[in-house]
Amino acid sequence: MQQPYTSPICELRGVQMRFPGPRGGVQRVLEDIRLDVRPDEILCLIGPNGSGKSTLLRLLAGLMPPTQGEVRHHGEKLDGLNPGVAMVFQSFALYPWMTVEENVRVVLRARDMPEGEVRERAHQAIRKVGLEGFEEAFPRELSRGTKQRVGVARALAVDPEILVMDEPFSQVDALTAEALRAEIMDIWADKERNPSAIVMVSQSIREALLMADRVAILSGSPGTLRTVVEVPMPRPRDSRSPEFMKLVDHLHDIFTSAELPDVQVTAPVPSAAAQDDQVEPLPMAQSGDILGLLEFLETQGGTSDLFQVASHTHVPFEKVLTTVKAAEMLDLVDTPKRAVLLTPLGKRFVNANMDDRKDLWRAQLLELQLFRVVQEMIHLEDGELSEETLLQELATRLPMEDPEKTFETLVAWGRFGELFAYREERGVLTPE
Ligand SMILES: Nc1ncnc2c1ncn2[C@@H]1O[C@H](COP(=O)(O)OP(=O)(O)OP(=O)(O)O)[C@@H](O)[C@H]1O
Repeated sequence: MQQPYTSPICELRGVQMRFPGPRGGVQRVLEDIRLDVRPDEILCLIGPNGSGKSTLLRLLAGLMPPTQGEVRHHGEKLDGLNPGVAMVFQSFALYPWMTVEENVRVVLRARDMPEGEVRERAHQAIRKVGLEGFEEAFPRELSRGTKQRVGVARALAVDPEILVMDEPFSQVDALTAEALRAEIMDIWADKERNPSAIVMVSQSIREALLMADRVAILSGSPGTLRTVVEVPMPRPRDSRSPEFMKLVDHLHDIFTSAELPDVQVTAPVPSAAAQDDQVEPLPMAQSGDILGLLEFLETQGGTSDLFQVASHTHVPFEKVLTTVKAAEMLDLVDTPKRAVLLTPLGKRFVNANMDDRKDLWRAQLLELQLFRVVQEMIHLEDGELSEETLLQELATRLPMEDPEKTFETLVAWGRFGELFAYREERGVLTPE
């Protein structure tokens, strides 16, 4: 339920984050983020891979300062760790050589608490997350769900105003995730006690809508805050209710219109010479996943929508998005609104035998400037283009991308289309 607005616990103002990029460049990760964390709210961040969600959490926790802009805690600019925040990590981040209880106590001792208080608080936190009886166990003896309970207990033990969680349920099975989600919401719902707010990254729109009062949607790379959607439904929420489904649709529309804008697919290009030199980044999708997507669409009469693809194929939404982007780049699918449909070429492709598929694939690769550049480079290097030279070219032409990842995708797509071969033992690309 939306709360009457009071002054925020934390504010991010004009926050920008840049990291040293691969090969000497600069990687712009977050741009001009303005976001508040309000008392008594659950705020979920969603966005594509690499849009800077985890970075935003780390900035909020004060684990590093932003390159520009400010993070404020009760109006004061942060200088170092945020005293109001405790974090739960996706990978649990437990000390393997310590028992459950020691894992919780260690963070309290780091705050210079008297030993009696350390014991008391650790005990309370362990009880809160249902870990009584596990105090003496070591992380290796615990299931993933139980490990994450320790992660939560450790964060709660310091009595944070804001509990920050980075995809906390992504490593645990669905049923355990459901239970943990409910327990954390119960703990948060006790208005007499901290945490007052929860800020979490989620990969799932459903999860965000089950939990959040507000969902902040980040887009692209560098990550910018696309919009913040209020979720006015009372709790507990029923994910099958029409109201819930409508909001799921709404969020998907926002998310996909940012990631898959409805732009006209460019017409085939007459010749390489007539093109400008711009190369497009490659979505990091495997050719096998693209084939899988096309085959799935064919079974659905040539059309489906993004969530159906994700839920029928049990592939995470973000991965589906990347695969669809790649297939769209190759003109094999089109994405009007949230739908994904096979183009006439996509239909021909999926119904062709393997040799014809490879021919069509190769022809589509050659519509992309990046592959024409690589082919030209192989030619200029007398049929042997070294990996090193190509990586340098990729770093120059695509300074925002990881050249090694682009190289891997490029080689995999090129191999599948038999456009060129990669001789791993010598680290060179040669004509097929
Ligand atoms: N300490 C760092 N040094 C250099 N680059 C970094 C650092 N931390 C993050 N990055 C880069 O910043 C970009 C955004 O990373 P981040 O983990 O914040 O994104 P994300 O949206 O959480 O992604 P995912 O959903 O894949 O976890 C990535 O390209 C990552 O490689």
